[in-house]
Amino acid sequence: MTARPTPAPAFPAGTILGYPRIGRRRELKHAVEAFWAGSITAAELEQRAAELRATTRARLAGLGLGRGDSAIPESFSFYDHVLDTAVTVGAVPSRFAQLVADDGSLDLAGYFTLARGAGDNLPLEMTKWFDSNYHYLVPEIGPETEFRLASDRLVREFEEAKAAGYLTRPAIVGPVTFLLLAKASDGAPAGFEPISRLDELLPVYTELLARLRAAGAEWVQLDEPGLVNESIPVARPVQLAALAEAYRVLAGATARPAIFVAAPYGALGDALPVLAASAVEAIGLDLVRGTLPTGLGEETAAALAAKTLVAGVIDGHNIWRGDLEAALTAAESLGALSPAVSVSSSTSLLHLPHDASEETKLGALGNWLAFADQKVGQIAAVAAGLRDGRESVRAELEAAAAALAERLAAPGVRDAAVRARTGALGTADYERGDYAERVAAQEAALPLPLLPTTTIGSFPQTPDIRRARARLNSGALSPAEYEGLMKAEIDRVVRLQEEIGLDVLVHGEPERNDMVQYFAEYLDGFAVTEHGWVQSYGSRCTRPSLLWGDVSRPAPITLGWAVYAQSLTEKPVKGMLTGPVTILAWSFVRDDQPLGETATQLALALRDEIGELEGAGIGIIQVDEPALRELLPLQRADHAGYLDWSVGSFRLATAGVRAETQIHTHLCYSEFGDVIDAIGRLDADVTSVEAARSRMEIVDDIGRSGFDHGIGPGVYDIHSPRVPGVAEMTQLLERALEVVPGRRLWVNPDCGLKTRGYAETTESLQNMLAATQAVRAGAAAL
Ligand SMILES: Nc1nc2c(c(=O)[nH]1)N[C@@H](CNc1ccc(C(=O)N[C@@H](CCC(=O)N[C@@H](CCC(=O)N[C@@H](CCC(=O)O)C(=O)O)C(=O)O)C(=O)O)cc1)CN2
Ligand code: MET
Ligand SMILES: [Zn+2]
Repeated sequence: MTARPTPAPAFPAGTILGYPRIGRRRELKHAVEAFWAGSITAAELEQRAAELRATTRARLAGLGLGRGDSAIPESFSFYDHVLDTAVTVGAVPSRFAQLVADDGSLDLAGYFTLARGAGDNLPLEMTKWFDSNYHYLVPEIGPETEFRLASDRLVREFEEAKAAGYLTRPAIVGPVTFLLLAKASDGAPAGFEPISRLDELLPVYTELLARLRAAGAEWVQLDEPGLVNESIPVARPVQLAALAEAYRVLAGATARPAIFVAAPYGALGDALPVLAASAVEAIGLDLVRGTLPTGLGEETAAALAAKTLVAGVIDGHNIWRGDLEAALTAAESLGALSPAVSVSSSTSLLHLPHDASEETKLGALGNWLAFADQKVGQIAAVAAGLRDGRESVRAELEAAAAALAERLAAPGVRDAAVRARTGALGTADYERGDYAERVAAQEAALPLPLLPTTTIGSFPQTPDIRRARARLNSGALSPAEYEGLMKAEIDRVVRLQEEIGLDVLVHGEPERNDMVQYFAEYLDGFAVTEHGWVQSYGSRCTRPSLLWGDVSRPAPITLGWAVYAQSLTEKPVKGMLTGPVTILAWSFVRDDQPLGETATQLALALRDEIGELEGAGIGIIQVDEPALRELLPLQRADHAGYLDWSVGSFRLATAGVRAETQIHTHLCYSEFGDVIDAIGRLDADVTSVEAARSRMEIVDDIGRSGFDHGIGPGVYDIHSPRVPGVAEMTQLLERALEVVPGRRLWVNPDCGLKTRGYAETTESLQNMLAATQAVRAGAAAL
């Protein structure tokens, strides 16, 4: 085995923690989905992925990262990097044991099965990755998990790069973060913590490091963002002890590359002295979300002075070109702690689209942006400035400053009419009036049965619908032809719902490419991209909108579709809008004013839309806020301030309607137990909430909280094609009725149906109706 090189090779002057892997034209998405559909083989998928990695390395070198100095990270993943880590260390849950070969490895099909499930074998749970919009798969670890080096993919990718003339830096989730993000496996005893398995996990990492060193790797990157996250439910002293032990062992190995521990998404706090005391060669600090460490003890200061400090000064979260000079200043400030300072992105660039220069329709806005490729250029500039002095990059600094000044002063960034309106708001604008009076008015206006049935809004987005939209965008369809096709789809969806017997109908949202982007396309203050795709999870991507200026609504957005759908039926059709918090959460948002101010502007635009829907005879209007929980700050101290503006913006959007107009909201993608009071404060007449996957646990929270408005806990999970049976939904409804009186209970699925197909949707909804009928009789008595 090749021993560790001494002294350690220099860390590259400029680097990134990771790069988007989906591909500039979503090549990976298309290849992976083709493999799932059986239209390409595993070998073809491997081939396409290798081509993508080769293109990425060449591009990064072209943008200024060194080919031969470990500056280019090896950060590819077919689906998710946390899943990759689990598969690398052999942590495959026992329900998937039949997929595992004798040597512990999984083939590609097996790997995807962990992510997507198979039959009754549920996939790994998915959850949000720190404060980004990326979702990772949660590893399951128990006393039974047998760790072993089960995949050499990282080694092979390093070798692949080397053969092409690149000395890259393999990147993998570090052992402490891997265990901190894992959950206890189903069979684990109560109180079991995955972190307790650290000692057995470390030899696998040691072996991997040795393999990488033997292959010629000079540096390896271990990501330890778990240490910056206050909300991880493992006692801090336990976390710190694990960190100390992990890097005592890994850095103590003789055959290994130099170790770079990166800590993106926040400040390391009391973990920094622990890392400093280890023998790792480089530490990466997020100086965008975190700050320059202060108050360090003498020992820590002395230890840090002997390491490379990697200044994460270019924001990996947002798309703004930003203040380059401030980034350089922040990087220089680390010079007080160590003579060896390098420059990097604050986080992986995974959260950004590839290349702003491909957006040709953005006008002046284009010059204010930095997507992943532009961020790499910025890092190269800051690294040069650090090495050769500020003057050497004067031109770049000034160009960035000029673009920033232009952005802040551009027409539309501050709109006097919008500001006059927000300035004139008073408390009455946020109040709907007495709930009991509303209930009475709505009962009179809307003849609904006990346990009304409804859906969350979208019906399947068929390939035909998407193709029609693509043809509209390319000019192959005229707007009138497109409108005709969407209306035909709405006809079908309304008829289907009537046949199934649902009580409150929806139009199905066929005209929406995405529940946020669709609104952004019609609002002033927003821009949308053509190619700005970002991975959300697995092969699923979004094009986050760019919220750059004051928001207003030049014309009605949803009104025509809603009125059309209502004209087709005697039953009420819900108007369907995305709420202010969710629009913010899933867009790239201006950073020159507090989010709360931007939310107020959005709320007013939505309020006008709601007013017009009501005026046109739409009696039920749903305002979706699936991201309400998601934007909750990591720090407890910040919760109240956030909930004030987020709840306030929802109320402002919805409080203008008459008592007889019924406001619905919908929440999903999170557990809402800890924001249940805030849900009450939304004061929506009816709230539908994801619940089936957690077997109605939310209902207990609702019972405890005193929540007393209408509630529709989802009775079936829409994330899989599985058709839920009548008996199982009947049981869930009975469970809900133990806590929620029948007159307040609504019946609906967990979320929208846009990712499903028609066959399973129809059958599932028929079963939902049958279950409702089975419990209605009993519920009447409650
Ligand atoms: N913005 C946003 N954020 C969110 C969510 C969300 O729904 N929206 N949900 C959460 C979970 N994340 C999700 C993210 C994406 C998708 C998803 O399904 N995305 C679609 C794309 C949706 C879209 O933008 N569709 C467009 C573009 C579709 C497309 O790819 N068209 C083809 C052409 C198709 C053809 O010719 O047949 C192309 O442009 O190449 C449209 O319908 O118009 C995908 O990856 O496939 C689902 C969940 C969290 N964050
Ligand atoms: C992610 S929440 C989705 C709500 C939207 N109305 C839909 O049904 O798709
Ligand atoms: Zn939802």
